[in-house]
Amino acid sequence: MTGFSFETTPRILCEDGAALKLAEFLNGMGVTRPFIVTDAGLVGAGVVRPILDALNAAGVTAAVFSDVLADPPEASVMAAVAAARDAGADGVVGLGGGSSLDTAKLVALLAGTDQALPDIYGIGLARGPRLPLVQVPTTAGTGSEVTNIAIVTTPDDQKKGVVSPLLYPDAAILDATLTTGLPPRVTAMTGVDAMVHAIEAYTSRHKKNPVSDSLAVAALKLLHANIRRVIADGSDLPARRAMLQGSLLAGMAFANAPVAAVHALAYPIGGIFHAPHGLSNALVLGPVLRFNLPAAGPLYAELAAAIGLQPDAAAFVDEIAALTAEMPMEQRLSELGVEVQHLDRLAHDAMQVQRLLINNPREVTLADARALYEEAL
Ligand SMILES: NC(=O)c1ccc[n+]([C@@H]2O[C@H](COP(=O)([O-])OP(=O)(O)OC[C@H]3O[C@@H](n4cnc5c(N)ncnc54)[C@H](O)[C@@H]3O)[C@@H](O)[C@H]2O)c1
Ligand SMILES: [Fe+2]
Repeated sequence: MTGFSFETTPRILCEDGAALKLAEFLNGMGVTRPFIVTDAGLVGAGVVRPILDALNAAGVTAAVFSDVLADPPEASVMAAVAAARDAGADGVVGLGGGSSLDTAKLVALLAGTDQALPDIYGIGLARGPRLPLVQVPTTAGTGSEVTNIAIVTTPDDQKKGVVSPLLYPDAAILDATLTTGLPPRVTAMTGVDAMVHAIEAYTSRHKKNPVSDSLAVAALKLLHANIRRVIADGSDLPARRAMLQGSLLAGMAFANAPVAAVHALAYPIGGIFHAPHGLSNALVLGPVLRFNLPAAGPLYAELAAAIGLQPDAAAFVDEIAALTAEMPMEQRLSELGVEVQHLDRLAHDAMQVQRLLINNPREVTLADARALYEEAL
């Protein structure tokens, strides 16, 4: 690396109760007809109502789209875009996990243009303009509030990414009080996803840089020190705060130093077997870390030291595998219905995700990918 660039969301407010200040943000951005993108789970959990009440009290009337689907399918994203157009939205708020935030990004991008979603998969193809966009994450998490990516499930069960600088939101509001009701299973899956963002950013082959490295290390420290605490007691607000900040820092890191083989192998599991994103990552994490050891040893040793272990690569891999094994979620691909006969398709689909595989510290061949899935079976 001889030089680097770094981009992130320009404005971040991290404070308990901050979501109730949404109206101030929207007013400051000149948004008068906000369109809130969320899902039914968030409405049911009572996360949305207080925010709408605070907006109403401030004289802001928002349209709400609460039909976001997990790992958003194209049709669900386009339904949200149509609803935003119908509502005459002049700004978009994503409120929820990565599925809601990613849908909100694409609504803000597509509501005002005639570009079709399938035409903008890949890097740098979106034209814009996009509507003003504020993101309020409720999982910790994808870090989508500070990334330039939105992930969609295509009709043929692939997970494809829209990558564009236009997708960096204008502002992110982090309010840990929104996350205390997140169930243990979702807490575990999303927390492991955030840890993977930090690890893969730190070992990213081409674009890792001093800023992304600092963020990845700080993220991993926070996430590793607090993930067991939030599983043990979801109402532990300091630990929830630390997880949300860890997820933010990991997102900032991997937006600039992209993720690699764990994510490339996870996407087909999510696409074909509809496993949640964090779980898909967790199931292949141990095998991929062990596979990467010969190439990433010194970096894993640095990460071991960062989380308080001896600076030893194998110790790092063992600790991450042990931590994942403690999480309240499935531990083997076979528990999702994956069988030996599916491994060729999974490996084939993973090889399509070259956008990410090129960042892996060790080259992954088709045979390697199949062997990694087999190890995770
Ligand atoms: N854009 C990016 O940078 C990026 C990065 C990683 C993953 N992703 C994508 O993000 C999506 C996954 O997002 P996710 O893992 O955050 O899950 P999610 O958004 O799919 O949410 C999972 C479930 O948790 C519930 N939930 C969320 N917050 C809650 C809360 N505070 N209280 C109670 N329930 C709550 C939701 O209702 C939902 O049922 C995938 O599509 C993945 O590909 C995007
Ligand atoms: Fe991820």
